[in-house]
Amino acid sequence: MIYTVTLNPSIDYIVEVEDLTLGGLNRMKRDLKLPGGKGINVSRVLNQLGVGNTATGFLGGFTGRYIGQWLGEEHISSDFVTVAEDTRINIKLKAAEETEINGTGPAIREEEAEALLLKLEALQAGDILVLSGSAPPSLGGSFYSRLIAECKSKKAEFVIDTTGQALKDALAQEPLLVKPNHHELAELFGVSIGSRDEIITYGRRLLESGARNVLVSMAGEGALFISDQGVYFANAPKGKVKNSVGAGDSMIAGFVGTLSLTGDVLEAFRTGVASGSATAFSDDLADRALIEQLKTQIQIEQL
Ligand SMILES: Nc1ncnc2c1ncn2[C@@H]1O[C@H](COP(=O)(O)OP(=O)(O)OP(=O)(O)O)[C@@H](O)[C@H]1O
Ligand SMILES: O=P(O)(O)OC[C@@]1(O)O[C@H](CO)[C@@H](O)[C@@H]1O
Repeated sequence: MIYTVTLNPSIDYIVEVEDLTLGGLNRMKRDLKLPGGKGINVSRVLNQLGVGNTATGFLGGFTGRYIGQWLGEEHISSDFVTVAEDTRINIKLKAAEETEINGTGPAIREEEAEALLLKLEALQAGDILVLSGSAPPSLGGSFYSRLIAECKSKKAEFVIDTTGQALKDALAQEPLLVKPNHHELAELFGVSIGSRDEIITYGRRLLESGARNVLVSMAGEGALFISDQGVYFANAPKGKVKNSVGAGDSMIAGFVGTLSLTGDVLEAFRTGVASGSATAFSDDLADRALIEQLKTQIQIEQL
């Protein structure tokens, strides 16, 4: 079974304006409210791919109920801890450029945090736990480490998609997959990265630090896959970008879902790239038909 954990879900409020006037009244051309948070996005795309999974994390208030109801309507199994404060609303502003304003998230009480750890006691050997996104500050910096320790004690695998120290700390615990984009990779090592060779150099360092599979996404420039098996490049399919929010999460879903079904890392890589691009070319997240269609446009090259 795959479990996704979203410590800090959100309603993504996607707002489109024609021309943004800072300091003035702007009227929306279009708006859309979607359930968000990285793990929840992974769950929704896994579901599209027909891969059973359970979404967990913290949900609270009217915003949390909105997300829970949406997942229910999509028949996604969910098992969240209900928290006292409202789940955040993140603003995704689309004008000439895309601007994101993400909330801090609710304060999580000690007993709520403990309740999530208790839920992970259900993990079994062979399960995969996908840990995605930021943690609300009240949880403290080491909460992911506690979840990973619980996961390892049950001999389950984990994937981690977060940034900074929490990601660095997780590497020694041998994550099944990490997926920084090339900017996050540079930030992680405190360097600026210009070329593909440099991306490979730093991607390999993630392997040396413990990660078992590394995906480095480069938006419309495609992606690199680095493992003990070698280094591979996949092109990104061409299309009209509508909404790139969640493209990275979709890529993780495509990779992990396919790997769990087939055990074939290159097929997983192909589906990951197709899933990311299918989301970039959609208003909401990727759907299965578009993922399948885009898979045919992807060439994988060993470097
Ligand atoms: N403009 C684009 N054209 C085609 N494919 C894209 C585009 N942007 C993203 N993708 C697809 O999605 C994958 C992940 O995108 P990206 O590198 O932007 O990840 P990310 O920064 O983690 O995304 P996000 O934070 O927006 O969820 C890419 O490898 C690619 O397959
Ligand atoms: O603030 P975080 O947890 O880092 O990111 C949250 C978020 O930006 O990530 C998803 C896209 O990847 C969105 O659904 C959501 O709003």
